[in-house]
Amino acid sequence: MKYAHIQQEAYEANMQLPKLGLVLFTFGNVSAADRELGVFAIKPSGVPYEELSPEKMVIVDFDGNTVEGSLRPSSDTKTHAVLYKHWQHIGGIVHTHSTYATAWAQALRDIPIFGTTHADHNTVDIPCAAPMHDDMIKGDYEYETGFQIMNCFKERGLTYEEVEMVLVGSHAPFTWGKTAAKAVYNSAVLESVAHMAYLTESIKADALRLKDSLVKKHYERKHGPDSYYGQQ
Ligand SMILES: O=C(CO)[C@@H](O)[C@@H](O)COP(=O)(O)O
Repeated sequence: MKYAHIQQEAYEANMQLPKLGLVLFTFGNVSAADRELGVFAIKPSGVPYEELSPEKMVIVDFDGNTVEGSLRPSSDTKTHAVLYKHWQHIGGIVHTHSTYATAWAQALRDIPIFGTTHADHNTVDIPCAAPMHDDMIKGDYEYETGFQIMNCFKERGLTYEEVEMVLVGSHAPFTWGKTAAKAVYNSAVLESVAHMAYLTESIKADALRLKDSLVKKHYERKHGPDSYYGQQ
């Protein structure tokens, strides 16, 4: 019962992914953390969403070690663990293979700001982290993916509090937030913005980005004065 609160939070968040059309079969996973206990609850690997229950959520520490649970944690568990360990203010992480966000990740492209829908949520192009390649996979793929995401943000001067989403090149998106519910919200927003951007470019290949002045005006209308952080 010690972890029932984050198992319930993780379960409810995971069940939103199929409802929002963000996953197929057993793709994707959500975790919810208790930072005081230094653990998170995560979806078990390969279990269909319709067979999930709060009790099946596996409890893992921030080094990726299973603390409680008989099922194997998600294959992306170490990516979640790396991000919880190094990004102190996140309480929930989502990984999906949602169609349009994954297509931009496979194309190794950032998602440009073409309009105010994007600007409502991010004042920068949604970053695509470089794909993993052989000489990067020292430990294991999932562990290195977490560092790949953090290195991308460091190189671009982005903070994980401002931008709560990333594409991992040749793989798929990860999103996060203070809660698992916010991370799920960010995954749904990312997929919608990725779809709109794809359609925008298919209608007008040389579509122009929204001007920074308009991005600033629009973002601050929703997030308050001086909240704009701009393109790096
Ligand atoms: O990213 C991947 C596979 O590339 C995983 O998210 C997906 O297959 C779900 O795996 P898990 O069932 O969480 O182990």
